[in-house]
Amino acid sequence: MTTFAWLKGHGTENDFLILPDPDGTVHGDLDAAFVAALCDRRRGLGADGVLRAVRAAPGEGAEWFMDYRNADGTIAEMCGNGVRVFARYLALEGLVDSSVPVPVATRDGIKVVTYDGIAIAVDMGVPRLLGESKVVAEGTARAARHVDVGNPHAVAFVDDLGEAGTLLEEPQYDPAVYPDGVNIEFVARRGPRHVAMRVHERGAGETRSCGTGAVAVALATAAADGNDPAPDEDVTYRVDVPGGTLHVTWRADGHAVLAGPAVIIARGDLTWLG
Ligand SMILES: N[C@@H](CCC[C@H](N)C(=O)O)C(=O)O
Repeated sequence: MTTFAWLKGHGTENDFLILPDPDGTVHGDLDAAFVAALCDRRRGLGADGVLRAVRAAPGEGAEWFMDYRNADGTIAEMCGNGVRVFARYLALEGLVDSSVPVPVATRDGIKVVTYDGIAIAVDMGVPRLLGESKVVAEGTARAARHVDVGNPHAVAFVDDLGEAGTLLEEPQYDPAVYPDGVNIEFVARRGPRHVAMRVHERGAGETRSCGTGAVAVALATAAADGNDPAPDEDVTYRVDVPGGTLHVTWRADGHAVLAGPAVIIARGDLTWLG
């Protein structure tokens, strides 16, 4: 039986359990089965993923490392909402000076977050627009744009988000294009530089929001709007997700900045009996 500190937070209802582990002595190498049990919404606490907060190694360029795990226990390179919730945790605990931009180490390198009231923006670096492949949902195959946001995405345009179906099953994709699996977004246009999306996340199923997914969707839409490979000036897309609204700015220097609310809703000590 072990007792450890935990917090729960979300960014547009993409929800995470935060496990403080500054020196790596509390959780060490997180066991995938333990993460999956914690994240399970019936036999555990429930979350789309876990953010283990551990001090970064010297010379990494940041004081804190976000050790991100999907709900099924798998490791992913990056999580856009996760890093924003992680940043909220760091500020809440007084572990960083939130009046200035803060670098956070991730498996996809350093991401710099900026605080603005309830919103937190993160410079996601330079995502890559790649080729076209196909995804199949509800028996219908659709063209999907391959976007690399540090993690893999396939973005399919639909007229109506209902066309994605229940998303209880993972849509089919080409494993030759995505040998490590893929996050799949369905996107519908809502107006100029305004879209809505649903996502089936690798390792988590359908979630209420996905930050890297919003970036992928904004870039695929911008490309479809003729702003490929990079806009002449900054362009901002509003991306509605089931859990709220995110904004993605594709800067003229190729960087994508993801912004939206990020909150911590609970904290405590947990005695895990499972
Ligand atoms: N919800 C995240 C993405 C989490 C990782 C993803 N499921 C993967 O396996 O790549 C986000 O906000 O970006």
